[in-house]
Amino acid sequence: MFEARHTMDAPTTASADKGTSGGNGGGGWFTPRQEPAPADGDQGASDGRRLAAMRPVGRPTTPQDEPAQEADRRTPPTTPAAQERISPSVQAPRGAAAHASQAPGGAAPQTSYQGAPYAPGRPEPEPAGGAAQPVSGAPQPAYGSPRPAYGTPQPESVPAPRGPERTPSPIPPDAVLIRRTMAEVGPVADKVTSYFYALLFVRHPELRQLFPAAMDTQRDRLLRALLTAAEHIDNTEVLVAYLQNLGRGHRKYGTRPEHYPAVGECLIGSLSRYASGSWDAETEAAWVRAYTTISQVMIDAAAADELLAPAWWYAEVVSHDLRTPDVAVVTVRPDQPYPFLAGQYTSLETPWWPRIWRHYSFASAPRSDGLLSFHVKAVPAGWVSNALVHRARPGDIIRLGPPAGSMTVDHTTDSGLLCLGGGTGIAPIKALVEDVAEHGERRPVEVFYGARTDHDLYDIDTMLRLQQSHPWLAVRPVVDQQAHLQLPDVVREYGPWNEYDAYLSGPPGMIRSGVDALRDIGIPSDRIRHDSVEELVTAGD
Ligand SMILES: NC(=O)C1=CN([C@@H]2O[C@H](COP(=O)(O)OP(=O)(O)OC[C@H]3O[C@@H](n4cnc5c(N)ncnc54)[C@H](O)[C@@H]3O)[C@@H](O)[C@H]2O)C=CC1
Repeated sequence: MFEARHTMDAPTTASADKGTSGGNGGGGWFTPRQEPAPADGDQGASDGRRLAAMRPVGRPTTPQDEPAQEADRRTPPTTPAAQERISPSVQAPRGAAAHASQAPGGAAPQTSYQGAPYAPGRPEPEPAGGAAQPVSGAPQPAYGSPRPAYGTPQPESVPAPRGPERTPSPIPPDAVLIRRTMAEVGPVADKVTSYFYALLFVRHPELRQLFPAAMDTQRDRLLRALLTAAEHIDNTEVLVAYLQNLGRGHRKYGTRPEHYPAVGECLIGSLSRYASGSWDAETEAAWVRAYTTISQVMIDAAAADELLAPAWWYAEVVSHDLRTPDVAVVTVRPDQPYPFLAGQYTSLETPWWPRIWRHYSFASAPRSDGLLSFHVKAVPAGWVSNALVHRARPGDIIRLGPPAGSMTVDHTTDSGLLCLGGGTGIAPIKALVEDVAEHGERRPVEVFYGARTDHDLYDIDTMLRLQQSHPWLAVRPVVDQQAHLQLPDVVREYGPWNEYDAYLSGPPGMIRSGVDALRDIGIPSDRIRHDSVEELVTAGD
């Protein structure tokens, strides 16, 4: 159960050198707070023009682009300088110009499918993003590389130094400017978030329906995702994979390319307001470039995915097994084949909380009958988890997003697997064990299964049965005895682990301390896998 992962929908799976920092230090992106909507005409009001040019590259303007144009009309550039800033990006080449869409958590027009008849042959979802967006097979733009855009003085326009004593000051790379903004807004992250969504919904009320009715724990997912991406703008490898996942994951919300300019406009509006101490034309240009790149990768990934997979799957609950008063094993049958890999997770929406999606790891390797299982623990104030544990019954219909995550087994090696599963984090570990078994490999697999009490080892019988069937598997339950003995500590007492790849799944604290412990005992970071801690941080629901 992966309830807690939160933020963008596309939690990344990380090797240990990524994703354990738990955020950017800004503190509070996940902390909901209600702020009054901003007064219109505020500083942010000029942002429409800044992002005016943010339109899907290579895509002709269509009536669907109207909302963005509307914003532009409402806030025309007031100065020649502003005019000038806009024009370059209008004509900028692919990758340099603007915008793409993001689409927030909107949800597909699903009103209420609760109680709807199970319909295996349901119509395909309306194509997201419009067919006009070509699928890009082209290389991704070079992140962080200088490119012409809006507001940024081009190298040729930088005045030459006049005397020998003057050295030309280098144009700061975008990443530096972006991180400077992030550092400034970090302490007021809540305000940035509130202002961003207020701007978005005031200026683009048509986008409100893409988000859940209650925007508390979920409301900053979009912004958080964008800021995370921007912060890593100079880390192409991580960023592209992350954004492609994010773009694919946003199809289920009903995100369309034409939504991206609106989001970009409000992003800049909010950042410029709360980073006013360091905000200048160069900074704005850096953000525009970053957002342009981010959104284009997302749009391209969504368009490519549209050719391959539905935006979401319906799935019928076929069994519901309450293992403890608050943990259930929920098994569902998707309405069409659902390809995934053991160790991955999906996003899940219940009919009781429309447009609220939570992440859950698959608790089994792919099965021949196509069924999928999840281990769900009802957490306090957890809407989705409580609904799944206490309300869901066979016959209920849920929706699933696409599979994600790379905490999967590398079948090209015969390294052992060292697995730490804490609480419901045992679910994907069980899937990994089944995967190894199905591949007929006899590589050693050592599972440490942690729980607070004996009673919380709700899946120990299954794990011990697997151990009986597979001589290469060892399962060690670890009950932490009021925190005297925590799961990661126990692993140190075994080993050596130098021939093992490590997999961690469980609460964020366990993953953090587990990664530390494993590094301490000499396992290199690139052999330690876990889902993004950032995604796990908020045990929302
Ligand atoms: N792919 C993944 O990483 C998955 C993660 N999860 C997450 O796992 C969590 C499970 O929650 P519960 O069952 O309530 O777990 P829990 O809070 O009962 O803890 C489970 C185990 O982790 C250990 N642990 C917890 N915090 C620790 C810390 N700071 N340092 C060291 N060890 C620690 C406990 O001692 C216990 O052995 C949820 O947050 C869920 O989102 C669930 C499924 C998959």
